[in-house]
Amino acid sequence: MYVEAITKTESSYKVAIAVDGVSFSYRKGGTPVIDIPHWQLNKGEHVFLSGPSGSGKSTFLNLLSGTLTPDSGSISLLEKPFSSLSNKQRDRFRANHIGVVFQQFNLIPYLSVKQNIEAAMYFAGNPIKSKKVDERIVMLIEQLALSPQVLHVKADALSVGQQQRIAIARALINSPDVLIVDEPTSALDAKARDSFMAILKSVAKDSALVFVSHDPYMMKYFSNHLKMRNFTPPNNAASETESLKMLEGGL
Ligand SMILES: Nc1ncnc2c1ncn2[C@@H]1O[C@H](COP(=O)(O)OP(=O)(O)OP(=O)(O)O)[C@@H](O)[C@H]1O
Repeated sequence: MYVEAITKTESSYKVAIAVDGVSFSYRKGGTPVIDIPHWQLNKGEHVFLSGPSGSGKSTFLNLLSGTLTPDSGSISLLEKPFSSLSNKQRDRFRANHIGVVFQQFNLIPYLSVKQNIEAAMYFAGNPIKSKKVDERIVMLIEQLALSPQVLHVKADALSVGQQQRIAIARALINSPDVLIVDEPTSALDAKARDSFMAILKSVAKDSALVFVSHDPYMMKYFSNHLKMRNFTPPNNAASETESLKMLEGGL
């Protein structure tokens, strides 16, 4: 593992994410935005999630991270159903086991890079003030091809590429079992996208990774593709979400 695991207790699970019979709509009784009979992602697997605008990608990510609750069905992470956890337990579980890199990175602008990373540790209930922790943060920063000097820079003084890497560092600092990365490469040129992906795939190699993008160029990095479609009621009772298991190297 790239950094020492901190508070891990769920080491024996095989299925990182399981979605069963999940339906969700924003309006009670409205057309579901999400309707998925079954989908799962195993430990360490990486999936490319795509679909047209409005097809429900962000909604799906919010369901996976437990910030939205399905109208029906169940979502389990590390073989633990969200419904078995209280709100407080779910928040702690999310902080410890799920890392999220948001489209806009969501760094706290007036804090330094180090403080941004420490905040993620704090919310997961992990100790932050120790030499060991400092060493771990430096190691992660170096793995992301950044100089440790960047740790003392305020987040709002970073370039877009730096913000992106810091957002990844923050998402990875608690050694998450599940990493969700939402549209991270839209601001980058092709060369920068390649170098970003090489780094991401390497640092996230032990996590289940859900990578959301509109960019077909990024598909080549994934052998597993989940494609969301717009819901078309009323006759199509079949799943509107199609999981395409692509052959390794076949893209
Ligand atoms: N808070 C909300 N309240 C009501 N409807 C919403 C809300 N958020 C999203 N929607 C609707 O749900 C559908 C799916 O939206 P979602 O943002 O999940 O799609 P998306 O695939 O992520 O789109 P994009 O690629 O444009 O970001 C859309 O029709 C959207 O208008």
